[in-house]
Amino acid sequence: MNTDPRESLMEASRQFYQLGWMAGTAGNLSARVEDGSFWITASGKQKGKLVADDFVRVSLTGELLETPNPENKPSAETSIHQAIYSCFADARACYHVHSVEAKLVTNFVEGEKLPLPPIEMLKGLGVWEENPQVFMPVFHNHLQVPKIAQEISDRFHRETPQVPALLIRNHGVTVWANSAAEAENHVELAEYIFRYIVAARQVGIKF
Ligand SMILES: CSC[C@@H](O)[C@@H](O)C(=O)COP(=O)(O)O
Ligand SMILES: [Zn+2]
Repeated sequence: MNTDPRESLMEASRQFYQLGWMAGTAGNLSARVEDGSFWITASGKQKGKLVADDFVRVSLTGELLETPNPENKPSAETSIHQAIYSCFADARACYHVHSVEAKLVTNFVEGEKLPLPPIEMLKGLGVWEENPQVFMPVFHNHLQVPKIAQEISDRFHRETPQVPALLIRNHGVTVWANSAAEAENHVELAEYIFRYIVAARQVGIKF
């Protein structure tokens, strides 16, 4: 495991910013280190130009352990990263981005899950079935972020999600993986699937 994952996080953030998925200060990225704590983007930093000082290291219980800049505050959505790492012991990185398509697709369903198209790209999210019936969990975008985190934790303890990704309504996607490289891959795959869903709806394809 990488001892200091900030270089990978900065690189991913630049890439996501360029793709329009982390416009302005939107989104947050984290990755764990050996002791179980994690580096996460500090709140309110411009995601197109992160530097190593724009992070903080927090414990799994949310305690601030290290900050290169005393003015840094942990991401406002740190509790969601804590929930993911607590639910999935193997998760080493957790990435959250705000694309237009991730917000749009949450308006296509009223319930707690979004049906995904049975496309080849699902294999990249760990689904190896023919004509799979797969759903991505959708959560309400409570103003109080810890409430979203609690609902994520409660639901995932009851039911393991089929894919390592979740949507927050009209907000964005959060993915997790056992490495920073794989988390980057998961974001790209999830976003591809959202673009497919929007395009399929435009041409009247149902799945
Ligand atoms: C553009 S504001 C978006 C924030 O409210 C939040 O959803 C977000 O993703 C970034 O918050 P941050 O505290 O910088 O990690
Ligand atoms: Zn967000």
